[in-house]
Amino acid sequence: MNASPTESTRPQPLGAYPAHVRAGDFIYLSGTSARLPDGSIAGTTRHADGSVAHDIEVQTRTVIENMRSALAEAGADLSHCIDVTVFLTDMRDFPRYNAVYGEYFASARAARTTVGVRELPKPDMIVEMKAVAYLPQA
Ligand SMILES: O=C(O)C/C=C/C(=O)C(=O)O
Repeated sequence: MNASPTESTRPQPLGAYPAHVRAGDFIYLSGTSARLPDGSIAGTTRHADGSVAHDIEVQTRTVIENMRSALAEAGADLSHCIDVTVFLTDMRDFPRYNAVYGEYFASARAARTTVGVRELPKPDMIVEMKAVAYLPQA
């Protein structure tokens, strides 16, 4: 698996919301995409003929690494996730997204819901996730 982006290299939120919020023993992660710090979206290839290709496996991996980075800022990691919601712009991507997801959440401790959506905040985003983690305060 790739190394997680650090706090300084992780993309900053697009609007007036934090990447994560702690409420008691719970940490809520905002919607997270495959956006990179330079504003581009991982897994996006622009061809000379003007066509654009999106790679669901690369985007899924980048989303989870961005989530992992946000969790680390809150002192948590993916194993603390108890509920993950996944938004796909094309449900035909489900098998390939699901395989990458399984690499990171092999123990399957977190509940998960995957929904199809018409679009996400940027045209090149094809997957976004939000999550709730449980980490009792020390
Ligand atoms: O952080 C991202 O790249 C995903 C963006 C999410 C939003 O802008 C939002 O849900 O409002």
